[in-house]
Amino acid sequence: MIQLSNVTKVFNKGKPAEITALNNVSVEIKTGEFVVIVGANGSGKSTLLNLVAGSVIADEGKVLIDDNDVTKLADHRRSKWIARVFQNPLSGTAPDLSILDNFRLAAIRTKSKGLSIGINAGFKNDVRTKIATLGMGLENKIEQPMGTLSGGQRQALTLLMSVMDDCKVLLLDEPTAALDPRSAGVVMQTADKLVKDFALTSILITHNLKDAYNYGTRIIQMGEGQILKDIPQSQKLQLKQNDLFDWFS
Ligand SMILES: Nc1ncnc2c1ncn2[C@@H]1O[C@H](COP(=O)(O)OP(=O)(O)OP(=O)(O)O)[C@@H](O)[C@H]1O
Repeated sequence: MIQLSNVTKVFNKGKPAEITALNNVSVEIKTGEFVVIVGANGSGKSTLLNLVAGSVIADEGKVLIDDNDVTKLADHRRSKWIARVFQNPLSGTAPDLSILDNFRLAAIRTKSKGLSIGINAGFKNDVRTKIATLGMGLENKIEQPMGTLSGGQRQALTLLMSVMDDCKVLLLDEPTAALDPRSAGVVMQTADKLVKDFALTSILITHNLKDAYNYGTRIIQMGEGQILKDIPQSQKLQLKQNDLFDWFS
């Protein structure tokens, strides 16, 4: 569960460029919920995600993950719980390394115990099996450099790598913004599948209202650092896609 209680974040405090990115926001996201956040540019969506990830620290209020108070905890100290996928498909993987080596790196990064991880045949088979679940045929290309794959393929693998360990929370910051519509579709379906398979608590930020409509169990609209609308699953099912467009008109 993710809990934000009365969280405020002000950037450039006391300077002419002072901006209240989040203004006394409270929200509770239950374990296994998949929340989609929409909102105009500058409405505070990324700041909210950054507060959960720990790359931004709140000025006021509390942030809890599974009842652990992480309000002041640096991002690297909560990274074991949190997987994060960004807009740029190039940012999550090393292009010159093979797919397999990228998975080895991910395993080494997240498992504190073993540098031995990833050198045995079991690991290789495990990676192959996991990649096969994407249905993209990439399990036969695991010795190929990551840089030879398309943006959509890389983003799907980044997603898979990020949830391979014991993470509980998946943060998706416009993961399809840089992709063509077909690849974007594949990545969104992959994300949706992984969220369900691993029962992850997830937050997706998107400007794509079709994705906001089609994915997730709850939808939040932000505006000027506050939550304007918070639509639970039961009401989301009643929504029509045009209703979402009307929010922005
Ligand atoms: N590190 C920072 N330093 C100064 N101002 C910031 C910083 N991060 C965000 N802001 C400001 O805080 C406000 C909220 O930004 P945020 O990135 O959270 O919005 P957003 O809803 O994610 O926008 P977008 O849809 O454009 O990505 C904006 O006015 C932004 O310029």
